[in-house]
Amino acid sequence: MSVTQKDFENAMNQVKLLKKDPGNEVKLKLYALYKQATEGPCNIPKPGAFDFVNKAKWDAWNGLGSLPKETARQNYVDLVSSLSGPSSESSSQVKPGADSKQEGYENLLVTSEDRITKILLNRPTKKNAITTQMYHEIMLALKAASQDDSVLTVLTGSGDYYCSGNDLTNFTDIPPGGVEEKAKNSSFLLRDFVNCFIDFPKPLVAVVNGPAVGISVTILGLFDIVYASDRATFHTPFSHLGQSPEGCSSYTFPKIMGSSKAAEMLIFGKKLTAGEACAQGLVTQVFPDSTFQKEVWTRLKAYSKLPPNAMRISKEIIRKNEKEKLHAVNAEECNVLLSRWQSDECMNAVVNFLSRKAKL
Ligand SMILES: CCCCCC/C=C/C(=O)SCCNC(=O)CCNC(=O)[C@H](O)C(C)(C)COP(=O)(O)OP(=O)(O)OC[C@H]1O[C@@H](n2cnc3c(N)ncnc32)[C@H](O)[C@@H]1OP(=O)(O)O
Repeated sequence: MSVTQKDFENAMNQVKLLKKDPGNEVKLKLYALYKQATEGPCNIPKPGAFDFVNKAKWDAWNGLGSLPKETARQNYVDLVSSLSGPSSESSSQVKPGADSKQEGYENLLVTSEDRITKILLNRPTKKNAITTQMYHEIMLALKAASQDDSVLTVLTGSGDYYCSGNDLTNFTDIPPGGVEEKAKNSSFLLRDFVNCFIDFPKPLVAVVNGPAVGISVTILGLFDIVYASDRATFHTPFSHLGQSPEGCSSYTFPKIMGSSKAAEMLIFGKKLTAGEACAQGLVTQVFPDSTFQKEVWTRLKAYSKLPPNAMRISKEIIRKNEKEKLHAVNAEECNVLLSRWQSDECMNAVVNFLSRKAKL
């Protein structure tokens, strides 16, 4: 029996709800079948050899030759149904509660000790670059930390880096709706992610154990305290990547360090040392790397003994007047990025990184 348009649309929706990433090969197949089912045989020019992502997509679609639209639609539905288990659910849901805190983190290590919840970015071989899944995991961990019985929450990194920012391979994971749909999804995800930091109710501390890049730097303006090792650096190379500031940094950075210092970081991508970041107010205090962990954790354990309600209420009153503004700034930054991510400047920068032609 042939599938209906409704079956096809249901399958498209199901793809968005897949719990597990099906991998690039399957995603290319889905893309090709979707294009064939909706537009027929490949009808666009072959992309250049260095345009890896579009070239892979073109190859997949072109490889379907003159497969009839109906067959492509059927194959698409069959493929999606083979991927979806009965318990598929939206991976964008943030599930609160203590139980979820103990499970389901692939690239985070979340622990609670001495009334401090520590969220450790645990992908050291990739310099703790944040994958799409990690954005969801961090949101989940923050939600759980806001409800557990800890009084302080710490974000830190494992290995030599604090975090190298957004995982640039996130941009290669193109859904059937193409680059525009990818940009929209990313923009929603980024907005939700940053909102979790804006709204986080307990004192939030960044323990910056090494270099920090991109979004891991910009959201520091939303933390209450930032302790850094003297090995740390702070780098927001948005222009190099054809992108624009996020994490509310277009508002918090000029406020923290003045507009010209903020411009040097956010427009020209000037990398700051930990000492410079401290002098400019982005970092609270710098510690020698050799004693960093010991000094910072001793300090945090002492703070964690302070009355929790007083700390929470003090944070609330410090941040209250800014919240609405921060949400508006976040929404606007995400909106600007929506078009940046579809620009040639951004796509070329990502392809250059992935083809090992460019590093920061
Ligand atoms: C939902 C979407 C929201 C998007 C929000 C917008 C966010 C924007 C940003 O965060 S912009 C910043 C993006 N980050 C970068 O551009 C950094 C890219 N990485 C580098 O330039 C370098 O890797 C480095 C300077 C961080 C470290 O250099 P080096 O010490 O020489 O190490 P390697 O390059 O060999 O790195 C080891 C390993 O990690 C992989 N890797 C590192 N960073 C990233 C990254 N950001 N994305 C993907 N992969 C990364 C690197 O490729 C190596 O992998 P390999 O061993 O080759 O498999």
